[in-house]
Amino acid sequence: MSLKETVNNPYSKWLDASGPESDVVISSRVRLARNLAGFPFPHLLGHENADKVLYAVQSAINRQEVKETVGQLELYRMTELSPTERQILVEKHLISPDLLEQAEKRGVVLRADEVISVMVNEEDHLRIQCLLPGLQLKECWDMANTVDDALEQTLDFAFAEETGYLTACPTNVGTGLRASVMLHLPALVVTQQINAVLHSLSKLGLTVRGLYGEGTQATGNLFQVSNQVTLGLTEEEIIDNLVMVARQLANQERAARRALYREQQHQIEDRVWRAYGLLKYARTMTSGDAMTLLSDLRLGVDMGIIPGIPAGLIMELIVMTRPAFLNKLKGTELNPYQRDLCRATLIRERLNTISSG
Ligand SMILES: Nc1ncnc2c1ncn2[C@@H]1O[C@H](COP(=O)(O)OP(=O)(O)OP(=O)(O)O)[C@@H](O)[C@H]1O
Repeated sequence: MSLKETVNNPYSKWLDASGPESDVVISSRVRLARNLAGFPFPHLLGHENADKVLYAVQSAINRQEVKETVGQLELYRMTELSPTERQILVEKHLISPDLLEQAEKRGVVLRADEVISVMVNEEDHLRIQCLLPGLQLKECWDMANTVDDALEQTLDFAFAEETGYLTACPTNVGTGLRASVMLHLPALVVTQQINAVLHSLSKLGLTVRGLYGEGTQATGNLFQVSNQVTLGLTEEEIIDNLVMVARQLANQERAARRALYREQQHQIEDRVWRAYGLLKYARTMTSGDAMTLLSDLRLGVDMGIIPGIPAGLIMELIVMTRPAFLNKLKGTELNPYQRDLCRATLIRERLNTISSG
């Protein structure tokens, strides 16, 4: 997939609703923060040095050895992309919203399947990211580690014997690793257990964020859980801890779904079928309503209440109904009302191509 395909296609490997525990665990991500020795951290980096970092990354990914171990990687400077294309990369979770600022100093490396991406000159010089569907943190770690090793053959990463990898923010020092899982927890929300569950995670050194990471709210009952501590634990320990917690959260969510079905079968059936009806027939739809209804529909599909709808399609609809995707689809900057019309039409058309119920 070229960049053109990436920004035109709402499909991303991590959204295909496959992988272990995918009825609750939407996706797994591992990112490694790395910096080049001899350069100031990005927030102190002038234009000339920012360019040097981009060139260094470009020549590292051009090496034959990197192509052989990691695959073909392409570097795009943010200035090569239109504002809509940049926003689409955020909507596909390939870059963070922060990378949109100071575009002239920044870039992104992508592998065609979108499983691997590297943000250049965001908070750190490199943020190597691997994103897979379902609970596949170990696989993400292995892949991110391979990319890290391949790049380290030519890039001199800042490293201190006592602390480990040096990072712009002290909270990332050591391994520079953040592992995260995106969880769909509608039954824990409906049964009002969610606050207690999330509160207990902070005691385990984990942090909970919204759909687009740091500083964003949870919508559509999607919660991103990641490690807070990067120092004093090995990478494997961080991954193992989070895998264990993710499995436990998935079991709690499933228990809440079973209890809901046992105790409020008609209410829950009514809720998910109503969501399906609105998604299939409504003429306008805000993004907030779309997230809520698509979350309910996904719950109905995962609980086996609504047959015949691929879970991957629901995830694709979540991405393709975001503002930048709609603008891209229509080839113009839509106002909020036009977007609501366009969103409803798109969802209706996609759901009416499949039959259910
Ligand atoms: N498990 C996941 N599945 C899909 N997308 C994810 C997942 N975890 C993180 N992301 C996405 O990655 C981007 C960055 O997230 P976040 O800000 O939490 O991480 P970070 O940049 O590594 O953290 P920090 O800057 O605090 O060290 C966001 O767009 C977020 O939605």
